[in-house]
Amino acid sequence: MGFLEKNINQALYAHEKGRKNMEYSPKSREVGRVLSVARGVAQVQGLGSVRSEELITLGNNIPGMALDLLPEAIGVALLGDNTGLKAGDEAVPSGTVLSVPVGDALIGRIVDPLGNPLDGGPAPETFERRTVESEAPPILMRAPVDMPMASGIKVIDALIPIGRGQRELILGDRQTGKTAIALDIILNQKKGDVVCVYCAIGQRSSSVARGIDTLRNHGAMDYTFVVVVEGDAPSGLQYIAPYAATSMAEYFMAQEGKDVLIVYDDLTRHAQAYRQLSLLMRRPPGREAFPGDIFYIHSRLLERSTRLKPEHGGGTLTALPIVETEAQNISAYIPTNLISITDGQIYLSPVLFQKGILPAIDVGKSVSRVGGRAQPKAYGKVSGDLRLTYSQFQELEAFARFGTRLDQDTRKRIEHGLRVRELLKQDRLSPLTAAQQVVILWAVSLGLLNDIALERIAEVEGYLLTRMEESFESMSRLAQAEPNDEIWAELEKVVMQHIRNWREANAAA
Ligand SMILES: Nc1ncnc2c1ncn2[C@@H]1O[C@H](COP(=O)(O)OP(=O)(O)OP(=O)(O)O)[C@@H](O)[C@H]1O
Repeated sequence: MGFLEKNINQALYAHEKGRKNMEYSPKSREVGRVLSVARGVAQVQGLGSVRSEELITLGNNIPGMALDLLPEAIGVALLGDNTGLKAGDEAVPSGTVLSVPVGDALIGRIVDPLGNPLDGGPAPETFERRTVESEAPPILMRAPVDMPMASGIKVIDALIPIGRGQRELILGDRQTGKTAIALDIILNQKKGDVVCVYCAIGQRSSSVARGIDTLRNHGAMDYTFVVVVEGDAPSGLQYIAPYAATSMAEYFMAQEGKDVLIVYDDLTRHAQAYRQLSLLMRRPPGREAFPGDIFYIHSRLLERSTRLKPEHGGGTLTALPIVETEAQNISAYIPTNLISITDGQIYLSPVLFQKGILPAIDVGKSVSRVGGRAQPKAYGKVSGDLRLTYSQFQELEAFARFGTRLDQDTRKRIEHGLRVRELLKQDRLSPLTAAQQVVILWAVSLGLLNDIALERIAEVEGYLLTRMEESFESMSRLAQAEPNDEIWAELEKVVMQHIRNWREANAAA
């Protein structure tokens, strides 16, 4: 036998042996056909065993999610560009539900709801995936909210405090500063240990770019990542965006004692995307043409934010959903739904905005239902009366506008209220620590600023803060444990002295 012949025989023998070892088992694969395609939705026939929210690949690798399971056809929300997809194309179910990549590598990145990078960088190096939809933690795993999520904004921290694990709605007409507040709260976490997620849904690209610039320029991308889906993206992608961002956030919350803050900007656009999907799938429209389950889609999203008990890791997920109102109508369908789901709301008034009272927070219509317990003790002394005084002042001010003759006491209260309002004004990107806020608010609540001209209040505030930082060593103690009477007495003495000094210096000038 020649050398070549021997080799061929050996190869044939090996092939025959391998073939015998191989087991062939027939497997069936279900393949459906696209019936019709319309603006981000496809109807698919022939997929009898698909489950709700199963990932389906259509035509030329376009991902979709099964939303409507009807006997005659399946309604699929498309998660990619549907150009080229046509009736008759194949639809292949994946057997799994939609999931997104999660991991530490997300921090600092800008991604779409499927985790694809949008910042020009490589795909984030993640080693884990989490399903987009997941069960909210059960009640027995949840602990009460009692740690503050400092916003750095005086009017919020003093009068509408937010706690870690809370859901606080930010609502108001367009261009009233909703996004500005959310971004300021993210920026205020700079020195802390909170991971922040900004989820922009259906916003204009220019405003998203501005928001990202703000985060970048102030060093917030070191602890933040952004999930973006633009207004012209398929409705399905807009619909899954907040759930996907929450899954990415939950990865961090699951770590021992980690605090996470998520902003959904905004859920009005999210509801509109879902309405579009539902109408295209011919679901019966209800109030304002929204489908019947519109409340459920937002409640199951926001229920995922919580504070976990220490035995379950002790992590927290604080949610700041944003919703836009039209013509100050907070009793419209989506705003009322969200007000009833969340633990409070921050209402921004266009009237205050036009008057230049910024942030334009209407204290009377804003509330924090659980944050009070999380508020640092030092605020107790100052913010208790402040809300009442301020609300009374607003009523008196409305009366005074009719030209009513006012008695001495009423006039005094109005003057005091005007100074409180002046002091609650705050520029963007200028957060204050809890101790700084307490000093300022305490000075105004004692009436120490009542004889200072309104237009000079901001100047006195700046002066007082600079001097206090230099001279008052209890400043840092103020924000921590409950300050004792001795500290308050010392504070009063020092504050009064500084205000006297300011007056003397200005009288001399
Ligand atoms: N405290 C503030 N001080 C000064 N300017 C502010 C303040 N808050 C908001 N603004 C300005 O008001 C404008 C509107 O703010 P922003 O975009 O946050 O409003 P919005 O309600 O989120 O708007 P949209 O309806 O477009 O989402 C911006 O130009 C912002 O810089």
